[in-house]
Amino acid sequence: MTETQPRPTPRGVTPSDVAVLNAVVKRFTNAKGEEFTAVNGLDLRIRRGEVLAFLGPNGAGKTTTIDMLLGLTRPDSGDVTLFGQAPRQAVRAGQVAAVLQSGGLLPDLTVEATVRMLGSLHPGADPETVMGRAGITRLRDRRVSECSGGEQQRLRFAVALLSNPEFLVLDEPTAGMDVAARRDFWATVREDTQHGMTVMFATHYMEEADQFADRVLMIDEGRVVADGSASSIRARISGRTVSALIAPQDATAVAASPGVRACVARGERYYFDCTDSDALLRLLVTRTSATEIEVAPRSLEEAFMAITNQGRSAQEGPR
Ligand SMILES: Nc1ncnc2c1ncn2[C@@H]1O[C@H](COP(=O)(O)OP(=O)(O)OP(=O)(O)O)[C@@H](O)[C@H]1O
Repeated sequence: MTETQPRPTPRGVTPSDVAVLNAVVKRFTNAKGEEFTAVNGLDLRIRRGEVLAFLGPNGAGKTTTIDMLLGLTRPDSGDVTLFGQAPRQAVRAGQVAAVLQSGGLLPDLTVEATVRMLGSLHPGADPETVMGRAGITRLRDRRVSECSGGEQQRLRFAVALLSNPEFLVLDEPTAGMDVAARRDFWATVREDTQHGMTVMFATHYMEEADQFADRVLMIDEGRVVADGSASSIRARISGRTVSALIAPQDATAVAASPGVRACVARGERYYFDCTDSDALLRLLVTRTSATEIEVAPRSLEEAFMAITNQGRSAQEGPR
């Protein structure tokens, strides 16, 4: 080992690792008393400075994984370390903070009182600055119960910034925010990541993952199904999508032609997933009355649908 290489701790965690999950399993019992596995042998290593998007269909195990990462629940087997120690220790030390989907706020306090009260728990916290960074200064006198869902998310974000954490974990942070609030939110996070903060965020908004993450982790049924940059995951599904305004009977004929793998209708527009977009374009132009034809590379959302179980239903077309 050279001097420049980080020295591994006895558990194989290096100083560049923010979080390490080894073969983590979490089981729950459903209402009928049957046991099922929500997180199924998950391995994950998050390195300093990464912005990791955490994607998966409903019930895939994202929140359960985040809860284990934050020490809110313990795995049935496997282990989790944050900054080389137990998650709760890292949370107590203020090294990690989270914006979770619900809870954590007292409805009768004002926004400012919430930030000041929780700020008093962290030496060096600067309530004014975090309110500014989270865009809630103008809401300072509003009671939490009177804030909208998106405003409450911004307040949770402000609270998470109070400890000046090295690692920020966000569970669907922009749920309920309007377009402008989401844009402002990500601008703030981007600024923080430029100063070296590590961020992991779970989201159902694929464009957020595409735009803001340098790594995308997809899980399904508690297992990792894809891990890499958004572009590398998009590249896993070849071909292009050709779409057009076209009569339903023409769409059915086109969907049955060679090289068309799937066809989905959204309103009047039909989307054809195909291996040869040139051949399909010729067919649409010469044999149908299709208009407003568009050719697009595959999106992260399409990759997500194809890679996760949701692909099965999404690929059903008019055939
Ligand atoms: N405390 C619990 N008791 C029983 N089942 C649970 C519990 N918490 C989660 N589950 C179940 O575990 C599975 C994974 O849930 P989890 O909340 O981690 O999924 P998720 O990926 O965050 O989903 P979503 O995108 O809908 O928020 C789901 O089937 C959920 O119903």
